Amino acid sequence: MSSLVEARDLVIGYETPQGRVRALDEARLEILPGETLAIVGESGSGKTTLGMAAGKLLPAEAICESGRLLVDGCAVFEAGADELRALRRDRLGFVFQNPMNALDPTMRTGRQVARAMGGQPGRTAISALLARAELPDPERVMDSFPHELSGGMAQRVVIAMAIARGPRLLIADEPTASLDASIRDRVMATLRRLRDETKASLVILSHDLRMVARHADRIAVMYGGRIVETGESRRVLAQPAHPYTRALMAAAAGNERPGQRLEPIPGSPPVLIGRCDKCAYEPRCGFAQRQCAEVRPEEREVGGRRVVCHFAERVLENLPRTSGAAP
Ligand SMILES: Nc1ncnc2c1ncn2[C@@H]1O[C@H](COP(=O)(O)OP(=O)(O)OP(=O)(O)O)[C@@H](O)[C@H]1O
Repeated sequence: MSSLVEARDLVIGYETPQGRVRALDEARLEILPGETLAIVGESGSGKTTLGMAAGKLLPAEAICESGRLLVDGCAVFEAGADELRALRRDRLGFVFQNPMNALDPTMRTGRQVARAMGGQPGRTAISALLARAELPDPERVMDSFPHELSGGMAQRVVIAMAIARGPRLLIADEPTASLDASIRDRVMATLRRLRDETKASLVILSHDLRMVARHADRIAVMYGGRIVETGESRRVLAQPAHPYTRALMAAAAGNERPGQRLEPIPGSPPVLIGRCDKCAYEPRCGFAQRQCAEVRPEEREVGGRRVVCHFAERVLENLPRTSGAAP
């Protein structure tokens, strides 16, 4: 099946007074039509940069240094303004962490939804769209201002706006992080149902490994601006092949047994100023050997998934480091 999205060795940096921070370090990823893919990683791993790059919705200080990003046939960083506008309007839908930031507080929601739909939709069409996002009493919601809605209802309005034009790709950046825990699963279930209905691909950017495990077909684990492990969720989570995926799982709330404490990942993620010439995870890795500090690992196929680790076979077999360990 040909991919809907293809990132090929994508390098994106941000100009800062300290130098150019490398947010994506030759990131490679494919997203298939109709799949739900979760991109997970700690804060700073590059998830948002990759997600927003799909619509070239990056801040002015962002620079695409090299590589290519193809979204539904559009080369995002080479496209002209009209092509980009059409891509964002007709083929992409975004759902952000905080729905209140996505909605205009001064405008009734019905008018905002109408704008997202385009043309001049009548009340019946607006109400029907809100009902598809499982909003109870859509007529009342249409006439409300955003501050009159609960967080969960506001997020459903944002979801309705995101699917208004039948996008090919829905990108949801921590879509449930700002919501009450009791409704997170229901909002995720709505997103998935709409993905099924619209046949769009759904990309969930998240720190929450447990949440994505329940909802994603495939998982892509990011570290230091690279996708370090990608494969079927069930396979990756049952037996990770990258030490970072293992550490993320150990740190995921809910994986602990009664009486057992969660293990935070020791150390902190890198802030890269140039290309990383070694394994970016090496300083924090319990499997690291000398090679990891000297040679940049390339992506390869191990145990039915793609992984960026010199010692993925050992990780799969759970063999810790040997005498050749990095000092
Ligand atoms: N506008 C910016 N200016 C400078 N550096 C930035 C900017 N945005 C992101 N970065 C840096 O780029 C790297 C990747 O950030 P990004 O936000 O893509 O990661 P993330 O995984 O989405 O993190 P989070 O979960 O916190 O959003 C980080 O080192 C971050 O500090």
